[in-house]
Amino acid sequence: MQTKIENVLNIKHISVVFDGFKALTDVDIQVKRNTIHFFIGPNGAGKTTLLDIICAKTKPTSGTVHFYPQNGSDLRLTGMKEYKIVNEGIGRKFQVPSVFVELTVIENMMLSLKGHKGVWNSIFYKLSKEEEKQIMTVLEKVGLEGRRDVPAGSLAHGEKQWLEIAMQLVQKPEIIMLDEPAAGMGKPETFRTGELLQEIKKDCTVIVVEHDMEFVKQIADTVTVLHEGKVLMEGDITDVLADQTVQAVYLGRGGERNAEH
Ligand SMILES: Nc1ncnc2c1ncn2[C@@H]1O[C@H](COP(=O)(O)OP(=O)(O)OP(=O)(O)O)[C@@H](O)[C@H]1O
Repeated sequence: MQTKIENVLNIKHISVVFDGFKALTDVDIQVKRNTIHFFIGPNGAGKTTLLDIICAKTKPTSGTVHFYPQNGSDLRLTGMKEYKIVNEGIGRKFQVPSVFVELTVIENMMLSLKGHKGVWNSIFYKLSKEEEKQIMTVLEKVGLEGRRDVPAGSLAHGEKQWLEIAMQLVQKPEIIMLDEPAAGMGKPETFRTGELLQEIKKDCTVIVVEHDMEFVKQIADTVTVLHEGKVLMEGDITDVLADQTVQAVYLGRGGERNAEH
């Protein structure tokens, strides 16, 4: 029971084989509630495949993933439909931006809040005071409250990423998964994103796939290093940076962008 309270996600013996190619082999990872947990590793290590397994975009060849929401239940995600997993409180932001550029910031937020109703219903739908407050609270959190009526297409790259994070948050997830949120950002924006995720983890668990080691160093609680589909090591960032094998297969090969050796 203790395990369930501490852990929000239990990834057990996950293997994925694509046409004979082993993308993941016997992966065991436990993610603790209200932490920022990174999956790092060289290209092709299996990081994105692991996110795909959690949200059921990909079915594992073997193994299970269990989610322990705050209400105390034990949900087996493996075999569940993707939309059901989203409804249960697991959101994901993909690397490719998915905001509607012609719509304003607040319209994008409305769409996310009302998602299943479709674009036009959402746009013409009149927000209740409560819903508007909910959206504005999240926009304030990501620093976009002053940009609510500008088209999302006119936002700077970093602001677009923050809007996408906000679009996840407005659905009140218990876990959000982010695929390279700092990609293409300069140092100040990356740092600001780190501060934002630290704020977010107070209410939600954050899982991040990232190559930018400065960003990982800034905010990681736990780091899992994947290599050729297997967990190479797991620990805090200091242990990971000091590990000889991690140095040899990843950090020392320049697989990341900003690591200091
Ligand atoms: N649908 C698929 N069919 C066949 N092979 C796949 C499929 N999806 C991923 N792979 C392969 O599985 C391996 C792991 O890919 P994955 O995208 O998970 O790696 P990654 O660690 O996220 O890499 P990157 O840092 O480049 O994004 C790669 O060799 C990839 O080519």
